[in-house]
Amino acid sequence: MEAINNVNLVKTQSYINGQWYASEEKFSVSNPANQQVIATLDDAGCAGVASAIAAAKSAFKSWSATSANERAKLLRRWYELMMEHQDDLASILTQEQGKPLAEAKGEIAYGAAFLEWFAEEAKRVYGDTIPAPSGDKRIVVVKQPVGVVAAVTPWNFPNAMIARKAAAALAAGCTFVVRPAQLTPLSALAMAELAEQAGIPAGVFNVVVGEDSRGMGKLLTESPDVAKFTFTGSTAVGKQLIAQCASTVKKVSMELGGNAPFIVFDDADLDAAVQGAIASKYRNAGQTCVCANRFLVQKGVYQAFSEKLAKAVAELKMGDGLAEGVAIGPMISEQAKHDVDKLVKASVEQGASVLCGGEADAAGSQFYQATIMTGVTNDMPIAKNEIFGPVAPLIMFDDEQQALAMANDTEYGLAAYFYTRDIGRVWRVAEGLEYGMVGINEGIISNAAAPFGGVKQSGNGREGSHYGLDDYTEIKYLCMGGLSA
Ligand SMILES: NC(=O)C1=CN([C@@H]2O[C@H](COP(=O)(O)OP(=O)(O)OC[C@H]3O[C@@H](n4cnc5c(N)ncnc54)[C@H](OP(=O)(O)O)[C@@H]3O)[C@@H](O)[C@H]2O)C=CC1
Ligand SMILES: O=C(O)[C@H](O)CS(=O)(=O)O
Repeated sequence: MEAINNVNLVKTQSYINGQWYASEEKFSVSNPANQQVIATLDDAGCAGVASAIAAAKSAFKSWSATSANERAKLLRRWYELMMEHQDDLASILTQEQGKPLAEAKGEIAYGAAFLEWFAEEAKRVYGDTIPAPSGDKRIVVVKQPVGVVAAVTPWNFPNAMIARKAAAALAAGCTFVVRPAQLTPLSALAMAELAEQAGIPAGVFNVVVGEDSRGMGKLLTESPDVAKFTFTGSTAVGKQLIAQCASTVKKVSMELGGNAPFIVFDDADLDAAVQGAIASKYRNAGQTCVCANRFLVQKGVYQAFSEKLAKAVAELKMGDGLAEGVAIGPMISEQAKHDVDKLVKASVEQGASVLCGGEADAAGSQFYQATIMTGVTNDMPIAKNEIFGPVAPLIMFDDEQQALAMANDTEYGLAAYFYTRDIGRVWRVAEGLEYGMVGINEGIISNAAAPFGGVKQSGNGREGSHYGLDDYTEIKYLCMGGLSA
């Protein structure tokens, strides 16, 4: 690995019960920018998962009994260490995932912000008292940690997707086992090293790495010792994991796929809309679940918006994320690049045009050009599927009603965006969109203070914000009787 100051952050073994876990089985991780192997890791497999669950179960008793103040202090220290090591963590992230270094630094700060946020929220897990139906009783509600939490996380945010889940779980008093995606395990293990340095006790935060996603996932979802399962990834895999969790009736939260509409009305500030579109569409090479997936543009500004967007896209430099000035890195795999190209070509066959891009890029075998398509309709493959790539399909609409109908015509319901300066329309459209999150004249909506999550087949549960703790606590009702004198 290049460009790392503190090599102690590069770990190649799972972190289980406060120990680095050796195994004979190996797997390797490559840099998506050039396919060079950057690390060979021990594959902990299902045996590692079983050990981690046992460790988390045994640590739960003491961790759940620590004071909120103590948990807050440790989370805060973990946050500080992440920020102290932001540059190295970002460099590891870029080399295993591909996103430009500036974006990777942003992800580390974003992930760390959840540790800071939940360090504070740990102290606010309030209960309730409820007036009882008779004078000799009192009703008290307390919140308790659910128990052992298991997580499976994706490759697109190798740090933040773990931080967002673990911070809430640990703050609530739960212990945690995560299996990160096999393509990006190094960021997860670097977080484990810093958790240990922060003083998080053995067994509270465990990271198990390996290639057997199906087998390891089965154990995490079916173990009776796991009380809650949390997943970020595709809707197809999410559905399968929910079904597996049914056997032990686990609490589940799911952050799944999206098909975000980005609506530009005739009265929008077009320069602001283009700026929002660039941020929303092209960061992480289009590989985020909240990336704008379809641009619905009103007839009167369609031409002007497409010209301005094309001008802005032409300035995006593509290349290795470690190189200066790069705005778009590689796709996560060659397969991902082919999948995006297939959607583009299939839509061209159905009548769409390519305004710019539309091909694999010469920068390397996993690069796809920043692309804009015009003449797209809402029923074309590029509009119906989650693209997860740097392609902006532009669809023309006539009026507000049609835009809303098109925007909601999908099984997904994660994020939506729209640009307008009409206050009445702001409320009508915001309320009419069937989505968990709506950006209004804004292309970047994620932060630790906000409830992140979707409706319909984009999942359930909310991460971040004060709502983010709810998924990790159980409500217990205490009925106190016999109080009459
Ligand atoms: N909501 C989001 O942020 C994300 C959405 N996606 C969507 O999914 C598409 C495909 O990406 P992909 O990486 O294949 O997404 P997946 O849903 O397959 O992968 C996400 C995570 O689930 C794991 N996983 C996969 N299959 C299983 C299984 N049967 N049991 C347990 N864990 C499993 C993966 O592990 P491993 O990688 O080691 O196999 C990874 O850790 C993308 O193009 C995008 O549309 C993808 C990632 C994130
Ligand atoms: O899942 C998330 O938190 C977001 O996709 C992060 S971002 O893309 O909005 O930065």
